[in-house]
Amino acid sequence: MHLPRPSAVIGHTPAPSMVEYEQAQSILSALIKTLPVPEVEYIPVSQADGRILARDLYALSPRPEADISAMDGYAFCCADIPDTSVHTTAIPLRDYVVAGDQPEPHQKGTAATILTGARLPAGANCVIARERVQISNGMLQLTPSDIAVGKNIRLTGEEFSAGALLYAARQKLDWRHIALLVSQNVKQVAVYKPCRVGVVASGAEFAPNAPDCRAEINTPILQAMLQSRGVHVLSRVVGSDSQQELLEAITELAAHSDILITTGGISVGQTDNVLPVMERLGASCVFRRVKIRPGKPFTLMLLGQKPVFCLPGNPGATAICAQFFVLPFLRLFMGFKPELSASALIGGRSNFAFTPAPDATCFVPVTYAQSGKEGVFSLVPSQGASDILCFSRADGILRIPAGHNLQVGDWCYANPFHPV
Ligand SMILES: Nc1nc2c(c(=O)[nH]1)N[C@H]1C(S)=C(S)[C@@H](COP(=O)(O)OP(=O)(O)OC[C@H]3O[C@@H](n4cnc5c(N)ncnc54)[C@H](O)[C@@H]3O)O[C@H]1N2
Ligand code: MOO
Repeated sequence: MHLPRPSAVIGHTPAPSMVEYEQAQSILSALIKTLPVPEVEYIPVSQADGRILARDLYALSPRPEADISAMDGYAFCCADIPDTSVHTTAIPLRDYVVAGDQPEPHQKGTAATILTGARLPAGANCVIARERVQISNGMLQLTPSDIAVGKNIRLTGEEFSAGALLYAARQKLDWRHIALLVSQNVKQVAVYKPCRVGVVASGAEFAPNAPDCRAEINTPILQAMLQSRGVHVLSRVVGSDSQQELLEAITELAAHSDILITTGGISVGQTDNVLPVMERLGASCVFRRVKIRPGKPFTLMLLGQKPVFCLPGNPGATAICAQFFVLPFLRLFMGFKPELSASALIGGRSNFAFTPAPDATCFVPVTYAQSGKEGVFSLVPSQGASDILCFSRADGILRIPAGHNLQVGDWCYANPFHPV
């Protein structure tokens, strides 16, 4: 059996209160289209790594900018050599050209010493490498095999011409694109403003003076995941079970965020305050819980137009929901090409069997190793949604759709923690 290659979007259907994994993804994809386009800002090219280009970029000048020597050697004009059938022709060396010079035009019947990267004297059309020829008494000794129009010359615009499309808007910029921008003497580049995400964790166990004080793990998890992707994160930890304090924290962050994430307090306990607080704020529920394990209580709300991802408090559930829902959503919201997310999946054969719950898509941490020509996934043991050790032992997460019994040897795809 082969697990289907994950596809992010299925047809949109009205949101029931509890949705399947695929429905949740479909609803999120549709939601992105209703959100305002991110604002654009101009930043120095030196700071553009990791940012998303907001405009198509066209070449301002050709590359190379002129005919350039590809070798340290001697430049001459083939037509100056009287008869290529004779054994050797000697022509005098006259000029000396280095990169950065604006050379005099070629003078008929002479050669110029030229260095790699130097502009060719106008009229010269051949460069012979220094080690292939002899110089005697200031004369360059050329044999017929040395003479060929265009030899060792990088022609103007042979890489690209002025006006060529270098790359299109929504390209994520890295050193490759920065090289091109700099080659064009571009100093400022139009990129989308980073997305601002507000993260609120809550629970009386996070008060420093709580009788049974616990470490608050989820905002650091989310901060690390989001900040490494160029998102601006603003976070608050409400160390109480007070609805009023939670309401104030959410209200404050909502004023400075494009997207909100709450973590904890979204299940059905007496102190699970997120839903009542969001309702008091006038938010509407897009879906209430998803048929996934872990992460079932994950609820999506809208505060005005602002998406609010209400993630379950168990750290494992928060991490999975962030990886499979929040990050893909943010990637698209920030302007990334959708294909890139899909291509980051790794394929391999499972060396374990797994029977998911009949009605829930399951997420299991796995290691990935090469065996012969194929990758092999092995299960990383985990006790449940509050586990965190399993993530540091795993290379990625396998998504097993509800009803797919995974057998040893099945081909499947995982979301890697580190893109391969
Ligand atoms: N009667 C039911 N109980 C539970 C259900 C259910 O359907 N019926 N669902 C379970 C599932 S599934 C999950 S997941 C949890 C999620 O509950 P909450 O989102 O309300 O989370 P809390 O109750 O606030 O906390 C649960 C657990 O996680 C710890 N936690 C919470 N936030 C953080 C944080 N920021 N850093 C570290 N740890 C955190 C918290 O201390 C609790 O131990 O509900 C099940 N219950
Ligand atoms: O999200 Mo829960 O049990 O799946 O922790």
